Amino acid sequence: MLFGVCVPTIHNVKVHAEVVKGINGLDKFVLREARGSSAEIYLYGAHVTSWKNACGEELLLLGSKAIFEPPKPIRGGIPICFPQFSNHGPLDSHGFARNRVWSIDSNPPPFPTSSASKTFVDLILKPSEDDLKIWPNRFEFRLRIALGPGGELTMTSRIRNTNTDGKPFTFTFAYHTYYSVSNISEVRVEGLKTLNYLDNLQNETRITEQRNAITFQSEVDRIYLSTPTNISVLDNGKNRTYVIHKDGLPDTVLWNPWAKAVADLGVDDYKHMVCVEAAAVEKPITLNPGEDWRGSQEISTVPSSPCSGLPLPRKVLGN
Ligand SMILES: O=P(O)(O)OC[C@H]1O[C@H](O)[C@H](O)[C@@H](O)[C@@H]1O
Repeated sequence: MLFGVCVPTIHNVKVHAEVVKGINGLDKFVLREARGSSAEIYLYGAHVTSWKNACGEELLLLGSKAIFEPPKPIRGGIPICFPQFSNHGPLDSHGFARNRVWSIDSNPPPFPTSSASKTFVDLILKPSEDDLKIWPNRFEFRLRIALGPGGELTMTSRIRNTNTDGKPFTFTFAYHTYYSVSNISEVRVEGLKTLNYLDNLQNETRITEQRNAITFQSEVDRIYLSTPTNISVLDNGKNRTYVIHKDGLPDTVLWNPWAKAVADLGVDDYKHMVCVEAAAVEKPITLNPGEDWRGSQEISTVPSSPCSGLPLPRKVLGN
């Protein structure tokens, strides 16, 4: 019986990447992979607001009250935290990359490794004169967002110090990914046992994790340090596992605000989200002029359970 079995269908072998108008007329990119997975990326913030599997199921949580009104950051999806994670510095929370309009990078330097994905977008952020007043460093931040044949979403950041005054700069960083989950009480995060973490709810007290898997019964806000390259987020309610593979990003932030009021989250949103953030926080990155840094995350799902079973109608895909 095929009911409930997700059988991705190749609707169209063409690669899809198009710019369309999103909410409030903001430009967004839509990436579509031939088997049906898709992603949406706003140029505002280089913000991934949607990532769907081949069955059209949304894998990210967007705040139910999210607003798309610059200069406010978009709540949910995948905000980019740069050049400052959270309040680890003098800037507003998470720095300014998430509330700047990025540009399409029409001539990115070649990637050292060959990517299987042909469905991607290259974006770039450079500081404005106003940005230089609050963070006096010139940089080029290149971001490639790619959708692979298995629906995996890869984000690769390449940041270069382009200061002409000979000065190094230092930054912290995170891919602040809001995963959509059936219910937070059904979620286990694996891969963090025996690691130290800084507990933001206890003034960044350093604690050693004892549990095999992290579960959630109340607010959690922690920075796990020197974490492995692979972290798993198991959602027993959906029989879905998110697999996070990261590179150049030693730390992993776990956040669920529980019932605490958070801007642009609905009162029940916390039940359906968990933030697991590939990050560089404890040891800030320092770049000398001309130096590059690279940090990436690839996120995918293990289809441990069938999804809808029916190929998506073309009108939903827009093909
Ligand atoms: O409200 P935001 O600035 O988007 O930050 C949302 C959250 O981001 C991270 O996960 C931090 O660890 C949290 O302390 C913070 O509350």
